[in-house]
Amino acid sequence: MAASALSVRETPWKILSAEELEKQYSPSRWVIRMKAEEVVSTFVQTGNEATRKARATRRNQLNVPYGDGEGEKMDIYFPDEDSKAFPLFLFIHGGYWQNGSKDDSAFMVKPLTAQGMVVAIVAYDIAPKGTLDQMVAQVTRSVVFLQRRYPSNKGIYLCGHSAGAHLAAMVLLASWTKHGVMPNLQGFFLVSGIYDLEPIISTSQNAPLHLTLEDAQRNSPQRRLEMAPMRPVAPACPVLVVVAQHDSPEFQRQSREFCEALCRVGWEASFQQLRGLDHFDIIENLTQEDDVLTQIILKTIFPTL
Ligand SMILES: N[C@@H](CC(=O)c1ccccc1NC=O)C(=O)O
Repeated sequence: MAASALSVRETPWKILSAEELEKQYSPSRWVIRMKAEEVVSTFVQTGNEATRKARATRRNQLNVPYGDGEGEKMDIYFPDEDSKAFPLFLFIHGGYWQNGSKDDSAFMVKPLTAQGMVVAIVAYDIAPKGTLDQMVAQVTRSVVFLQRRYPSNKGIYLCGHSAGAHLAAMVLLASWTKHGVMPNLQGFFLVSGIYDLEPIISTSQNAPLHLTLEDAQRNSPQRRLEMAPMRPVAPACPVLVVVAQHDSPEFQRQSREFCEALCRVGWEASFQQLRGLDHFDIIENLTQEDDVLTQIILKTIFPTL
């Protein structure tokens, strides 16, 4: 096969016009239930309201430092029962590494704490304050922190949305020996994520990020898996790679290909496209116990439910 044909097959985004690439990497432009301009503000409002309710109704510890940096804080929400052996759910918010906050991201606290889970929502230094390398290091340290703080946990489940799914995928590939602790990671929920950062270098999303080709490649879990296939430490925990029907074709491709790459190196990964949902309500609906993704999460963590 000619080299050019091969590279197009492996990097189909390279044949897109600048305008089309920009659209493919603008999630709000693929939403059909409301105007693109309203989508993000509705999303933030829903998250803000869920967070306000969670703080008012669940026992919690807010702004718990997991590192020395000003931005290295997490909120922890507890179930009613007093126990030391609970499953932990850590959520990493999205916002293209430049927007979003833990204070608008406690969507899933109510339905998950109702089943006895402890839910932590982590903050990290978004751009322009933080670089991508720093964000990866921060969320990785937040997992180490949780393991040390709750050594008898019944599993740490990591969930990330969009840019947060990218950060969760980087945690999945982390090498733990230098951290001196092996976190009890039992599952990953990667929701509408980006795993190859190269296509966004030339989009407007890169303005505050200043990603060079090297930065993008070093921080691309897809590329890392292809270049240096990293086998999971046995036994491998499940990885759910989930995308919304109304995510863009490029987002769908990225999820599918990341899931395939994970499977190739031995992870227990599965791909699901959730019908009728978009990049935003796939997370907004986690406030509801009967939501399809809430149920997928609960049945993964509590198989007997
Ligand atoms: N300006 C972006 C916003 C966006 O992508 C976004 C917003 C909130 C939470 C996650 C997002 N996407 C990836 O992190 C858009 O076009 O939708």
